[in-house]
Amino acid sequence: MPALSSGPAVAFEQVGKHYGDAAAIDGVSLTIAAGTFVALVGASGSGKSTLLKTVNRLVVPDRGRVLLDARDVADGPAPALRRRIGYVFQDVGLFPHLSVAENIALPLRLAGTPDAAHAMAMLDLVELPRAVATRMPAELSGGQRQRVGVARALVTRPGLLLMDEPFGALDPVTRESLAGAVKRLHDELALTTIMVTHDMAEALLLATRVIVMAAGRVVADEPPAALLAGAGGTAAQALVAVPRAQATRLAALST
Ligand SMILES: Nc1ncnc2c1ncn2[C@@H]1O[C@H](COP(=O)(O)OP(=O)(O)OP(=O)(O)O)[C@@H](O)[C@H]1O
Repeated sequence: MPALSSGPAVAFEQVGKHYGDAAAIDGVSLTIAAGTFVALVGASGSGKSTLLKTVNRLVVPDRGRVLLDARDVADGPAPALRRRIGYVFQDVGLFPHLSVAENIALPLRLAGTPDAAHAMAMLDLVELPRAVATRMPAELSGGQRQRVGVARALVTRPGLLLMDEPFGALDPVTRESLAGAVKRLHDELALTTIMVTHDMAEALLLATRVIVMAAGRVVADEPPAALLAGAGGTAAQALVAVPRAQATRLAALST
């Protein structure tokens, strides 16, 4: 399928967010070029999800701003912004009383531009058989539900895809297959993609740029090859050490 969209550049300018006295995000500045696949990694509570949600305005920063192609996300109505942004999260949030086809078509209906044929074509894009269109979400496996979530996120042809632990609840084989599908979609649709993950191996394998957060700040920002070569400092290397140690142990088992 030809590229439907071309993702925007994303810029965070001194973005901060406090909850009470605690800084969830503490002055983050980043520029992400159009078409980049970024992984956001870091310990639990380091601010990854909060930072991601400032992009689609699920979180409003108390200082700084977020720009898509130099336009402040705070300008204009949130629904219009969100139509330009696909959002996939761990518990994908399909409506249980709507069929697969109705779930995928919903964002188009809400936008006042229903297009059932396009919604059906999204099933092909995420490699689901069209026969699942009439099923209810409860009649799908977790991996299939997550694919429907990706289809729904992309049905309005957004240029930007935000993913928050999208494969977190899946078994490793399904996880690997869905991650491959998302990477392919990122390339084919020329998306800009920002993915929050706990899994450094996944970040290294999928992303072209890995951003490491700690205590609300960016502490490393490197391509995977540089991280594997030892760049990024202590926090980043502690995360890289985990898959590396696993690979070493597995290699030792086969000798
Ligand atoms: N709505 C909220 N109200 C109060 N505190 C919050 C809220 N959302 C996040 N926080 C706090 O902000 C900090 C950052 O949270 P965030 O969810 O962004 O971290 P994370 O890195 O995504 O964590 P995890 O990997 O566990 O999902 C944490 O200390 C969290 O408790």
